[in-house]
Parts: sequence; structure tokens; C-alpha cells
Amino acid sequence: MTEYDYDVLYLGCGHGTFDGAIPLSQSGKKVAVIESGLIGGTCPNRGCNAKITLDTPVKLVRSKERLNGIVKGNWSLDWSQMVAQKQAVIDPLPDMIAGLLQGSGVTIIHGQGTLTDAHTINVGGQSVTADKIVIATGLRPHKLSVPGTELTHDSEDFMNLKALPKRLTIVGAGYIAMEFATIANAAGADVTVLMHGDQALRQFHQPFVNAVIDDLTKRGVSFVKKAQVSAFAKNGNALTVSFGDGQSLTTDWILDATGRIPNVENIGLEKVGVKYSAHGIEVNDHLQTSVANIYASGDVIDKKQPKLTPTAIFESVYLMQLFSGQTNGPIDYPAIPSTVFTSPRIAKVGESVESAQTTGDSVVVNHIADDWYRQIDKQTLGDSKLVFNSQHQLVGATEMSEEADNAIDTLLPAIEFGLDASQIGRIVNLFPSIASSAWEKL
Ligand SMILES: Cc1cc2nc3c(=O)[nH]c(=O)nc-3n(C[C@H](O)[C@H](O)[C@H](O)COP(=O)(O)OP(=O)(O)OC[C@H]3O[C@@H](n4cnc5c(N)ncnc54)[C@H](O)[C@@H]3O)c2cc1C
Ligand SMILES: NC(=O)c1ccc[n+]([C@@H]2O[C@H](COP(=O)([O-])OP(=O)(O)OC[C@H]3O[C@@H](n4cnc5c(N)ncnc54)[C@H](O)[C@@H]3O)[C@@H](O)[C@H]2O)c1
Repeated sequence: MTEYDYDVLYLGCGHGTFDGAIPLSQSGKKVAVIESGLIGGTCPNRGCNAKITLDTPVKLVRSKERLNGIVKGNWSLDWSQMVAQKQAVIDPLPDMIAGLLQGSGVTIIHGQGTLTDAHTINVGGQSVTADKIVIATGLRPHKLSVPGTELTHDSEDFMNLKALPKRLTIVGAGYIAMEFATIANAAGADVTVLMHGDQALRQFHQPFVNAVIDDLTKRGVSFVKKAQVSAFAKNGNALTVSFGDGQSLTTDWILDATGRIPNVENIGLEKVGVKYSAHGIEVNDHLQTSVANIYASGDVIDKKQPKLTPTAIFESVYLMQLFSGQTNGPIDYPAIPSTVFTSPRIAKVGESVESAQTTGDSVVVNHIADDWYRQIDKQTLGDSKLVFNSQHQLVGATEMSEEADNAIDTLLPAIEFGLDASQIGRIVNLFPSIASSAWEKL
């Protein structure tokens, strides 16, 4: 039998890798990870953890706004302090994650890896071999292909800004555009969002999305539908964005938030025969690529599940179970929730309201303003919509509210395990709480 350096070698070290690599090594397998950037990848260093640290003061000033007069004084956000706090939270994370990996016996190899054959990755001129290889190289920001695109920035640049630009232009109307428009507007920037079409956040319930847009518009954010951006240019100290039919605007900073694309190029996939497309690496129901001993995990996979951290964690843990012999079955994804951290937030899981209109499942609407628990901090904007099947089991839920993320999160067991009325009756939540408020609607 061929002797390899490792049993399992991961290319990339984000959540698609480390959540599984740690217990896999603990199970007795010889494991290594190759990482060209910061250990932990996007989520801790330039994604979820960083973003939510900037969002938290925004949520706080929104609460203060609703409780104005009860809570007295003028509150405002200090951008440089927000960024300093974000940095203080995220700076220790790569070392912390590296410590967990090394403490479990995982070898960390720093550098850019490229497959040279089905069992070998070249890193800085050195060959590292393994029985099984997992490609978990994630996504990178898409950049618009128009003149002057080099003048634009990505979400990581935004979160590292030392000073908040006076005028901020955001291209795109997805997760990043809507979350960063919320944060920048609350921190005092004059924000314009240039939308590709006439809908933002297309994967979310549109009446909720439109309510968030209306709220942001009242707060001073400008939304331009079907903007069709054609060029960026430098204009003295300012920048010009050309869009539409000969229109233009002057701005100080441009965030290109037009999506994220898979890191599939220049890693030797063609050379070893791993199939991929513009959506990512093709895998079967065991996360196995077109080359039998090469697997993929996380955002780089071409999949219908949302490209989010919980999905990446679930996949890396599934691969750990597969490689350590705890399972040989296909991956069985649970209901995966998603939230856009605007203020109010929009969250969802399971069957959509739109799909219920075709399946015949019933939709129950609850107005946030009618719920006494939401009245304690004067929440008025929002609804929840619960989708029930013919046995009255919860199969989907979406909510727009300040607490939508927590309200949807707490309902996951009802959907995932198809709880019936008597089982739901045995869920006794702490009271008062967002969980009790959400479960009593079932
Ligand atoms: C601004 C922002 C906010 C987000 N907010 C949320 C959120 O609130 N909730 C949520 O669930 N998700 C959020 N996400 C998505 C989340 O970050 C990703 O789903 C998650 O990080 C995917 O993990 P991954 O391991 O697949 O990829 P990544 O974390 O991107 O890891 C891939 C790693 O591979 C490395 N790599 C690539 N090529 C090579 C190579 N050739 N050699 C060596 N290393 C290589 C990269 O350096 C990177 O570290 C956000 C993303 C962004 C950008
Ligand atoms: N809360 C969260 O969980 C969260 C937050 C941020 C990012 N993310 C992850 O990161 C990914 C990337 O986020 P994103 O906001 O960059 O992507 P996205 O796919 O959510 O949105 C991309 C936006 O760009 C627009 N667009 C595409 N081409 C365009 C063009 N030529 N001109 C103008 N607009 C154009 C699209 O219409 C869309 O509105 C998300 O899909 C998600 O997986 C998640």
C-alpha cells in the first residue's frame, strides 16, 4: 500500500475545514491543512464575526431610538471606535483556531497550494501527499468588469476603513449591500445603493425586503433600481459612477457588492480532472468530486444549500464522520436558516411563503406590533409568517423584525424534527423570552 504523508489533507482552512479537521485528528487520523491567508478563513476574519461586531452598536442605537425619552441623552456612533472594537474581537481568532487545530494534532502548512496529482499538493515547491484531499478554498469577491473597476473596494476593505466616507456608493443589493448600507447609514454616511434589477435580496420574502428598503429610505439611503453601472472614474478627490442612460453620481468611496465567486482557478483542478463550473466544484451526495479520493467542502461547492457558515460547518463535520467511519451514508442536510442582519433583520428557514402558495400549505401571519413581548422595547415594524402542512406541522418560517434572527433560530427543532402538537406542548421555554414568544405561535 502507498504511504502518504497524511490520511486527510485540506486545501484552505475556513469553517469548511477546521470544524471537521479537529475531531478527525482526535479520532486518530493523520491530518494537515494548507492555508494561504489567515487561519479561520472568511467568517471569523472578514465575514460574520467582523460584520456582527460592527452591527451590534447599530442594533443598540435602534433600540435607543425606539425607547427615546425613557432612555435619555443623545447617542451617536463613533466609526473609528466601532472598527477598533471589531479588530479587538477578531484579532485573536486565527491564533485561537490554530491553537485548537495544533492542540488536536493537526499540522498547519502556510502557503498557496496547487494540486499536482490526485494525491499531491505542491506548497512553496514542496510536495505534500495524502490518501484523501478536501478542497475547501471558499469564495472571493466578484469585481464588476467595467472601466475604472480598480477604484472600487470589497467588504473587507469597508470593515477596515479608518474613517467613514461622507458619501458611500454600494453596487449590488444582496446580503453585503443591505447589511453594509444599514451600518454605514447608522454611522452617518450618505449611502446610495445601485441595484442591478428592481429587487433586492431576491432569495428573501419580497414584502419584508421592501419594508426594510422603505425604512432605510426614510433614514436617508437612496436606492436606484436597474442602475446598470457602466464605469467608475476619478474626479479630483472624488469619484464618479456612470450608470443608466447617461446618468452619473459623485461619491467618495465605492463598495462593489456584486457577489462572491468560487476559488477554483490556479489550484490544479483541471490537471487532476476535478470538474467545476462558475458555481463551484461539482460533488456527489458524499461530497466527492469527479476524482474519487478528492472531496470538497464549504462555499466552494456548487450546491443549492445557502453558502453560509452553518452549511460549511455541517459539511466539514459530515466529512469527518465519513473519513472516521462513523457513517457511509450520503450527506443529509438539515433545514438551514439564513438571516440578513439589517435592522430590522429578515430571517427564514424551510418552505417559503411563495412555495406554500403552490403546495397548498397554510400560512399564518403574526404582526410583531401585536405581541406584548415586542412591545417592551416598542417594536412596531415587522411580521412573522409561519408555513404549516396539512398535519399542522411547521415546515417553514420567515420573519422581519429586530429579533427575527433569534425568533427563527429557536423554531428550528420544530421544522427539523417535524414536531407534532403534543411534542410542541413539551417545549417549555424560559419566560419571558424571544423563544417563548415564538413557540407560543405554534
Ligand atoms: C462580509 C461577509 C459577511 C458574512 N456574514 C455571514 C453571516 O453573518 N452568517 C453566515 O452564516 N455566513 C456569512 N458569510 C459567509 C461565510 O463567511 C462563509 O459561508 C464561510 O466563511 C465559508 O467557509 P469556507 O471554509 O467554505 O470558506 P472560507 O472561510 O472562505 O475559507 C477558504 C480558505 O481557503 C483559503 N485558500 C483559498 N485558496 C487557497 C489555496 N490555493 N491554498 C491555500 N489556501 C487557500 C483562503 O485563504 C480561505 O482562508 C459572510 C461572508 C462575507 C464575505
Ligand atoms: N448574513 C449573512 O449570512 C451573509 C452576509 C454577507 C454575506 N453572506 C454570504 O456572502 C455571499 C456574497 O454576498 P453578496 O452580497 O456579495 O452577494 P449576493 O449574491 O447576496 O448579492 C449580489 C448582488 O449583486 C447584484 N449584482 C450582480 N451583478 C451585478 C451587476 N453587474 N451590477 C449590479 N449589481 C449586480 C445582484 O443582483 C445581487 O443583488 C452571500 O451570498 C452569502 O453567501 C452572508
